[in-house]
Amino acid sequence: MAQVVATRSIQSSFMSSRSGSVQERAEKLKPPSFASRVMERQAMTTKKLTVVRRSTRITAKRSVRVEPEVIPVSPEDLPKREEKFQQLQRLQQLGDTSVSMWSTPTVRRKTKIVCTIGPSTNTKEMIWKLAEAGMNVARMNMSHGDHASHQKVIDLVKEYNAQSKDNVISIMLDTKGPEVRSGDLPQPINLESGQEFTFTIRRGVGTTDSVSVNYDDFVNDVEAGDMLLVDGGMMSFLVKSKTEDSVKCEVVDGGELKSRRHLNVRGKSATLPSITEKDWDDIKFGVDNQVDFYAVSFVKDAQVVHELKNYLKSCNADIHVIVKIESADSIPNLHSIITASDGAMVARGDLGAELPIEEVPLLQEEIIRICRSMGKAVIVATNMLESMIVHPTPTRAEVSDIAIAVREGADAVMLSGETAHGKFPLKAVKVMHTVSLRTEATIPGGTMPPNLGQAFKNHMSEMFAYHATMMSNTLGTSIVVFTKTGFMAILLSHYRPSGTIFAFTNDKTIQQRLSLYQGVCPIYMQFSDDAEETFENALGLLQKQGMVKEGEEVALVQSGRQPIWRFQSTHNIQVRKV
Ligand SMILES: Nc1ncnc2c1ncn2[C@@H]1O[C@H](COP(=O)(O)OP(=O)(O)OP(=O)(O)O)[C@@H](O)[C@H]1O
Ligand SMILES: CC(=O)C(=O)O
Repeated sequence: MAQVVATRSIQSSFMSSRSGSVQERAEKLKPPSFASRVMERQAMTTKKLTVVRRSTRITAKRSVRVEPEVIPVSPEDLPKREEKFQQLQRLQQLGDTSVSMWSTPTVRRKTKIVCTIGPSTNTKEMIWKLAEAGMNVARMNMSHGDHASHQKVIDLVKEYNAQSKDNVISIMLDTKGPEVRSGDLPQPINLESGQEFTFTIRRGVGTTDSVSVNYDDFVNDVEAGDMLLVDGGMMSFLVKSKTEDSVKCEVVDGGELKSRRHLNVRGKSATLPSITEKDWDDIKFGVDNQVDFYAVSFVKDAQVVHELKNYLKSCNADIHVIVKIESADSIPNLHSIITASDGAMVARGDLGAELPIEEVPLLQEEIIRICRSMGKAVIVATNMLESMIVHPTPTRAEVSDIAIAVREGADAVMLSGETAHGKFPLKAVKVMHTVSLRTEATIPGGTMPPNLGQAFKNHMSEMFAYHATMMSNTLGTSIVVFTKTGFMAILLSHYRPSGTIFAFTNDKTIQQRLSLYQGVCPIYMQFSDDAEETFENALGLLQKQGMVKEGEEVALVQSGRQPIWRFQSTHNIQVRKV
């Protein structure tokens, strides 16, 4: 049976004049090895705490005995110090010397894995195997396949979710967007550096020296001196001259040109709307099938995000919008685009074609930083394990690339061709899983990214997410949260606590959506009218599934926008023993 092990009023501990200054008392809360960045935030935290409204109760309950002071390790916990010390030593052996003494090693992967489903993986057997290997989000690229083939994938993922006890996969529909592609060729053609080649807006051309382009304004958009890139730079062409319907080029980097290849003009975005007619049709298909996310290609400004959100509202569709940052035009508008959306994808393929390739890592870091500061989801995509499309093992550079994305704080890393048409889709997921897990074990627990929570600074939930994170990091526990909208689970995720966030929800749509978020383990459960009964059921379920052990402590958080079993102004954090 779940046991309440701690009850304390943090508010009175911090605010009572008898017990020293806020600074001194806050100092006592810090385990010795807390990273300096957390300490730097202290001033901020303190400020927030002094403005707590009198009506707001912040409680942490202890039934065994109520202590006048909050101290990191309570007397009855002393025998556990040896065990904690051994845990610390194990962590140090893993190379992590900076985590708090009270932290426990991370055993559950936090960074989520997005898999693109294609010919290699669109069967029941493969979707089940991908899910068991670690896929958290199934992505459908609407540039390929048709509604019938995507429908089959959606149905299979939903079938998997319906029968799975402890795992759930989100569905992401990635729009084709205003892609410019070359036309069909009877067979691939070999192009040599220095030779002439023509792109034309005339339909149906496919010879050894000329091919159609699917976009009529192509001739207007390019100028002599522009560089055309095929498949993100696999081949490149220098524009020499143009006529009314054709663009004459010199091949710079040659190779094999196949049918329907992606074309970019270096430094320029096509003057096409971000959401094309085909995209609206695909978006409607997503509404009909209740997908969880749209990944919107080639977003250039916030207006298009508002337009899509208004459309979704008019359909009463609760689908989140992830903007793909891949267009040169999007860069000056990054803040407003991300503000309007629910998250962003660093779509490095097109980004590295429209902009100089050396900008990609810098933009990746910047986009992750912006998303993190606004509390939005962020996905790093493209070429992550590219060599595994044909080889069973990754390059060392690819492994480092995953580790960098994990360290930078991405919610998710994405596989494209590796799982869509690669030879080793399951191995690719396993590599991503292992590399993410290993990297996460070296990320210090207890540090807080600067600026985090700016988007929520006026909401009490932010302070509770912050303190629940501090508390669970200090004690080395997981967090248990109950949510109807997903809001509190997402907020906790953005503070990146060391332990897993077990997010219980009574809504299957929310459960599916939460699969994308870093550190969140979403669990569907019917809520009863009685809070205590629901808490016990939740902890019982975690124990039954082997997610927590008997005797383990968890931090249980009751906060967020929509109160469940509490008054609007009452927020709680409890520490409970399973
Ligand atoms: N649903 C699908 N049906 C058939 N082939 C697919 C499907 N999805 C992906 N593929 C294949 O997998 C490859 C890699 O997928 P990816 O999603 O990266 O597409 P892409 O066209 O290469 O790039 P982008 O993401 O810019 O659209 C595609 O080029 C295509 O050959
Ligand atoms: C994912 C994607 O669309 C890109 O990298 O361009």
